[in-house]
Amino acid sequence: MSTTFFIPSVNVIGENALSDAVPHIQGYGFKHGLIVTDIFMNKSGAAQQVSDLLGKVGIKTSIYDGTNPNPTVTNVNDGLKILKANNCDFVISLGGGSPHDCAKGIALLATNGGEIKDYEGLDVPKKPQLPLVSINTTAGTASEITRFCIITDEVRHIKMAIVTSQVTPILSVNDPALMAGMPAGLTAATGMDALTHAVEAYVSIAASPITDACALKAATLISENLRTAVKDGKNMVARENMAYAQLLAGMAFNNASLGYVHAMAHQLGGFYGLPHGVCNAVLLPHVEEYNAPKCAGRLKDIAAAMGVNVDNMNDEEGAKACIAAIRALSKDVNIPANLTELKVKAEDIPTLATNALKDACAVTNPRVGNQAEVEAIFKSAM
Ligand SMILES: NC(=O)c1ccc[n+]([C@@H]2O[C@H](COP(=O)([O-])OP(=O)(O)OC[C@H]3O[C@@H](n4cnc5c(N)ncnc54)[C@H](O)[C@@H]3O)[C@@H](O)[C@H]2O)c1
Ligand SMILES: CCCCCCO
Ligand SMILES: [Fe+2]
Ligand SMILES: [Zn+2]
Repeated sequence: MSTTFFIPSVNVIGENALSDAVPHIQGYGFKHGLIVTDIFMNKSGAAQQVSDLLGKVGIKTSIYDGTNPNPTVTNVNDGLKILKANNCDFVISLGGGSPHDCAKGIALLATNGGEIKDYEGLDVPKKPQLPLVSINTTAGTASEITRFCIITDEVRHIKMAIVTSQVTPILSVNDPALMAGMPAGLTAATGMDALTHAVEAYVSIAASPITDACALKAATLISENLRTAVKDGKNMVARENMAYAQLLAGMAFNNASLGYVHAMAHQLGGFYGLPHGVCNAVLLPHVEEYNAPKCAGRLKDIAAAMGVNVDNMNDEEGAKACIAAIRALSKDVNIPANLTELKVKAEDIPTLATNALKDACAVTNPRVGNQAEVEAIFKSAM
């Protein structure tokens, strides 16, 4: 059976990436872009910086800065109104995963019409979205390169996964200068999200030699650079390596998908509005302990990529060493220790587990669980 490898055709990464991306954007010939961002990125002046750079090459811009963390159906509808009122011919997302996903929803409705919930699931939209340029500022969800769009239905309190190559941006920008201002907690949470992407993609039943290469390199770069990026946000070598790491992890999961960590984390995000990366980080060791009987050798490879000497270990020992390395990194970057600290309520676990088993990410988990087993994993993380 063949595999397909999805990524944007142009991806500008590293020092000066933002200014180096402008000629690419100019080359598309767009006239008026909608910048989709959030209030912090607008108030920090980043949105104006992008607007000025594009203005200098004759591209007009309008701004929608109402994106919530865990973007909602309302965010998408509000942004679409501004896009239509200004007759925009392309979209620019500026921020972390939330503005990227909100922008994908807006760009998708601009060409396909209807409501965003019409597109929940796999490969539903018939037409490509309005062209999207994604400028990334966290490291990271890698939403700036993926074919996934996660929108919270604030009425049903669930996160909808819209999975289609029609939402893949045409160009992604990862400039570490835009990430240097991330506070330590955000650096840690987004960095652990990226590690989760690498681990889940590597143990996924849909892994390929291409996604494996991306996942292992991502795990190495994260274990070598995340502690430094958290401790010293102005260390631009660490910031640049984390930008590459999260992108590599994104390339891996964009094509091998994910597993129970994300399926379960999405429920915590939809139910409690908890930050995505923190939910993943707390759940990751518990899910991999559950998965280990099915993928011990794969977890041993991750341990080696994270710098553990596994030469004299068998697969089970290697898997244990991998989980220990993940726990140590999580602790070193001050991720909360458990779900109780995140105020998750034990009485909600049955509903969370039922919905997690329905999440698109659950399909590629290496071990197939049932309601009781997923409830037990949630309980072990409390
Ligand atoms: N589509 C995908 O492939 C995909 C993958 C993983 C996660 N996600 C989604 O991404 C969202 C989480 O995104 P995120 O973790 O990047 O955070 P985010 O986009 O929700 O941002 C969190 C906070 O950090 C701030 N921020 C962003 N960049 C900053 C910077 N450089 N300096 C200072 N503050 C900054 C934002 O303003 C916001 O207040 C979730 O909704 C999750 O579901 C999507
Ligand atoms: C089905 C894959 C969804 C990926 C979103 C990661 O938060
Ligand atoms: Fe996710
Ligand atoms: Zn994620």
